[in-house]
Amino acid sequence: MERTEKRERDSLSVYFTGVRRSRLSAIKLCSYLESRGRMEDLSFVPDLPKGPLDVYRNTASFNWKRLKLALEGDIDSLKLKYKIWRTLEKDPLFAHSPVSLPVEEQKRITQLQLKKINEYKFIPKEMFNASYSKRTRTIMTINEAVQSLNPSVSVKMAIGIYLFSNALLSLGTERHLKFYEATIKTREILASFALTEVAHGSDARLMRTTATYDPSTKEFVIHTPDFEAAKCWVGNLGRTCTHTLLFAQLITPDGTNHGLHGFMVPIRNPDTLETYPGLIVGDMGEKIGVNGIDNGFIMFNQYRIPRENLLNRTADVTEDGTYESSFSEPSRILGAALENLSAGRIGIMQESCHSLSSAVSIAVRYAASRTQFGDRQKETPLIEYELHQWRLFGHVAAAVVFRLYIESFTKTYLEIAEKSNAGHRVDNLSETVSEIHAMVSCSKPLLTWSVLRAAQQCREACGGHGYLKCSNLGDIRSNHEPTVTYEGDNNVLSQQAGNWLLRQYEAARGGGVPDTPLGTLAFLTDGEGMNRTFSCTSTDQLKNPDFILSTYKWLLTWMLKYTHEKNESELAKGLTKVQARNRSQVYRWRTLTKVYAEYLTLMISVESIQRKEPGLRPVLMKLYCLYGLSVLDENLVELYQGGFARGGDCARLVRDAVLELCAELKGEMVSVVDALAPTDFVLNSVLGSSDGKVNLHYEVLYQNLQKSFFSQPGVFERAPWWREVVPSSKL
Ligand SMILES: Cc1cc2nc3c(=O)[nH]c(=O)nc-3n(C[C@H](O)[C@H](O)[C@H](O)COP(=O)(O)OP(=O)(O)OC[C@H]3O[C@@H](n4cnc5c(N)ncnc54)[C@H](O)[C@@H]3O)c2cc1C
Repeated sequence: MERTEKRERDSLSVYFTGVRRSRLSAIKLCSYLESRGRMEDLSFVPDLPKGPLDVYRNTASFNWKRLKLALEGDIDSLKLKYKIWRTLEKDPLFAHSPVSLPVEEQKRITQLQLKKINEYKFIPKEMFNASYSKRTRTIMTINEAVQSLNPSVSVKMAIGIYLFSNALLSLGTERHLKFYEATIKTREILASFALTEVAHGSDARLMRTTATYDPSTKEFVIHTPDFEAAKCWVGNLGRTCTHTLLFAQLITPDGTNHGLHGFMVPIRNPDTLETYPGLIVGDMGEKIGVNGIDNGFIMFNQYRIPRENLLNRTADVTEDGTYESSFSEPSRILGAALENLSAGRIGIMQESCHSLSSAVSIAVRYAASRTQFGDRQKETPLIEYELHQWRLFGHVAAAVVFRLYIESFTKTYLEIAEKSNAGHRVDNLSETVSEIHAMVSCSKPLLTWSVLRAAQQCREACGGHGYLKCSNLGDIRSNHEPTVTYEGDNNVLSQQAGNWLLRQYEAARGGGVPDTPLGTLAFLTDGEGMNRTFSCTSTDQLKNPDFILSTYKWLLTWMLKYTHEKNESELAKGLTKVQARNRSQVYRWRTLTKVYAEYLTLMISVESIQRKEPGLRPVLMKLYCLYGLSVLDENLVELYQGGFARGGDCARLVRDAVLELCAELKGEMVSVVDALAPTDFVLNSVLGSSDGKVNLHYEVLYQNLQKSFFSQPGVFERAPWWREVVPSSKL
């Protein structure tokens, strides 16, 4: 054994003889270690084609495949994604259409694609018996892989299969297990999730669909009093779902309303897709994006379902109509709540990271191959312009930092959910649930809004060609857009996170200890917060995680104080809690929750970077600092307003550091996006393919773009309606 290791060391030193300890040696070292079985074999990730992007690929200091693995966090997930992408690329059903298909056709194809994905059985059989966290992680990986290709299919799958089956496990009991099997294993059930009503979305308490228990038939009678109470926006309901998870006010025979409860409600005959009598179901029509999803509305007319269809883990109604609440097992109940509230939103954040990765990959590859201005013989690539770097690189840095954050956070979340679902003791479970809820409620807004802004910037950075459908930037942006609204409108969710933050601030301010088992606000009691002012004199002092994190602790503490003071002053005027909160939103509460989300992202991603292999840490740290300083730049007003900074130094040094980092990262960026990007088939962009042939300077100038122009249906034809528009006298 010792001898083998010595041989390895010797061969390594031979390897290094005569080779400069340079960028290239680091990259070759990775290939060498891979070939000796010392590192994971990444040959399943195809090499990139040679082309114009090589100019910038050759300047990278790291191996892009290693970075790809580091961002994925685990080789099995990466392998699964490539398996899915390779399989679907070979299947003509998943071929991309060069033109937007009619809405109904998009729905048909999306449903057929889902059926085909079910048949491919990407979830290995043994996974059904694996631990909750392993199983859920696999499901999330499949969802991410499919989302990069067709977001409508992944939304359909996420709502129709995963959200529903998770809800059956966490809200239902043994009697619902057969439905769980039929959803996740045999895929006979395709579900939907019906909460939103025409007149009430964010405020779920006032929803008016009722489920009244009738002891004479042992059934619940579901009823929609009027159109305002029709359930709407329900994904999969318009055309396809067989069941819905309905939230309705549960009313017992004595007339008592026990509030919103979940019910499993059959909607269509699975063999004919005909809706059952007693239901008015319709499709909502064309939307701005995700048109493969059949969002629908529904009205119930005294529609009866068996008593057993109540998801009864937390509360039940006996056969004779007595309401019973089973709060004897609070840890299970809270665990269920944790999962239901958070898992879907974590899924949205994972999907958002993938949309961002695709958008920045297209824009950076384009920037590296598109030239404008300069000498006729040697025009300048866009990526060389400082303005272009500043517009794009912060978003690339965000894509990397978000991936690291969400990957780590998902792991923590799944571990806690697994323990609590299995009935194991979780210390401070209720406090942990509240902290996770606050983290998710402000992170989902930060990520989804950031990705929306980035997608727009990437589109603009590709100029006119970015506006072509075949750039894929328009579809990425439009399909991502509703994430800021669904599963909790971003502004409303942020308010919930703010409630928790202010409660912890009040505890710390009164000399107590905040409830922060995950440690996200631990600094409130260790005195790190407010006792600092800006004193740096060089950008090097800023390009450092310690500076960024400690500044964020200051900023967060000050935002808590600033928001709390405003809220208290409104209460002192005699306003109710709700009124005071509403008067403290703008510039305070909302900024506070954004700053908290940025802090979480930075705090958790830096820990993740420290665990990555040494060869990747320098570039990851630069990306981290670029993200951290870019978001600090957005908070300069508060840093000055609160007295952390005075004079011009802070603003000047933050911005100088951002620009320096952009310049330092220029040679790395193409390889960073190679690590972020899915395969060319999945990326589906004429501007962003890995061969860089949007702009080959010589014989194949704009080859991919030309192919796209020339292959549009009817591209060279006279308009079929030409007769209608030419002067009739000439005909
Ligand atoms: C593509 C898509 C898919 C969807 N899928 C589903 C689904 O499958 N199932 C389902 O049940 N629902 C679904 N929804 C509905 C979605 O969950 C709701 O749209 C969302 O919860 C917001 O509710 P709302 O539309 O009624 O907006 P409202 O609650 O009316 O909010 C409108 C605006 O007012 C603001 N606002 C509201 N209250 C406050 C306040 N107190 N203070 C300040 N501002 C406030 C909000 O921020 C928002 O900007 C979907 C929506 C979309 C767009």
